[in-house]
Amino acid sequence: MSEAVLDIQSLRKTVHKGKNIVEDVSFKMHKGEILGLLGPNGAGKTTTIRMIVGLIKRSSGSVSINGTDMDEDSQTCKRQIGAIVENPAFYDYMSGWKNLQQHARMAIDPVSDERMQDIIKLVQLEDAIHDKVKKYSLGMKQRLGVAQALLHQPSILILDEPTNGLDPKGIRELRDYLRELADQGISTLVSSHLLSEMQLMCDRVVIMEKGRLIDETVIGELDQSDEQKVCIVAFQCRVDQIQEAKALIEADSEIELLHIEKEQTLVLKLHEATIPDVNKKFVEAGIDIYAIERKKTTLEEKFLSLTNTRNMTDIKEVQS
Ligand SMILES: Nc1ncnc2c1ncn2[C@@H]1O[C@H](COP(=O)(O)OP(=O)(O)OP(=O)(O)O)[C@@H](O)[C@H]1O
Repeated sequence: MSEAVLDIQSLRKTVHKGKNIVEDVSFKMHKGEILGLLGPNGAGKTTTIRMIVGLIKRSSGSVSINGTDMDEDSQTCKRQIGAIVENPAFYDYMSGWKNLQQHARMAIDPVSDERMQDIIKLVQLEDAIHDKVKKYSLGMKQRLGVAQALLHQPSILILDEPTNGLDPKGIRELRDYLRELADQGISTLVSSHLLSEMQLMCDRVVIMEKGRLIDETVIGELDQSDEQKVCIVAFQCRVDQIQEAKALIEADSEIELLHIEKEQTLVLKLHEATIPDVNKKFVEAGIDIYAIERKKTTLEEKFLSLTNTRNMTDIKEVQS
């Protein structure tokens, strides 16, 4: 694995009365990687990002960018970051091009027109770049914001909840240009509470809950099976037998009932090797099993299995 472009160690934010809203958060991001920071509302994603970009002070912990510690040389570090944390501000009465020019004038290093054209092309704003920003859709404004964040050629892009308010087309376009940036070696840290989006957009996801990191998942490895690995399996039985089936599973400490789907399917977390035994158990108890399906391990299921059923409400809330 290449050297980390972003290295976060033991980040903590303490607010009034000593409450930690972010605690012991450590993770790394590598060159050309799209890293997702995933968690339900209030998990501490924005606070973490605000500390990384220096919008708020860290209570403790360190942030290094390309091997440089933020506390030792914050100027150098910040020049390598392009970020959209709050909604970017634009002059609505000016064109996208003029807004970018205005922003470029404030950059430490000069930004050539050629560089601006390249970025505009990348975020697919060529056709509208000379229109007034007040005519832009939310997705177009967001793309202009990303273009603005990329003007000074950062190696890291940080986007807080970039899919908020975007329609499916906008989300797909965002995915496309983040991938193109990744191909050019730019790493992106993107936060979201949308599990399915993170699965499609990111190479790896770190999951936060209640201010802490609870897991790290490489997306490409989600579907890999492993005898020793816990997996999620759906057992479909008759609707009138679901309560008996549920009681049987609840009496077994080795199996965890995650939830019941469509009133007749038990979604269970168990070791793959025990699937035949569980099936036998049902048969011996006179419960007819109509289908057994090894479920694709989606990020949502992984999240569920990590945080147990107490998070069901959170997940339903964040998905609605
Ligand atoms: N200055 C503050 N003082 C006290 N509590 C705070 C402060 N800032 C944030 N919080 C609380 O810390 C928790 C984490 O907030 P944060 O905005 O970082 O979460 P988040 O994961 O980004 O959630 P969301 O998706 O809702 O923005 C929340 O419960 C929030 O209310």
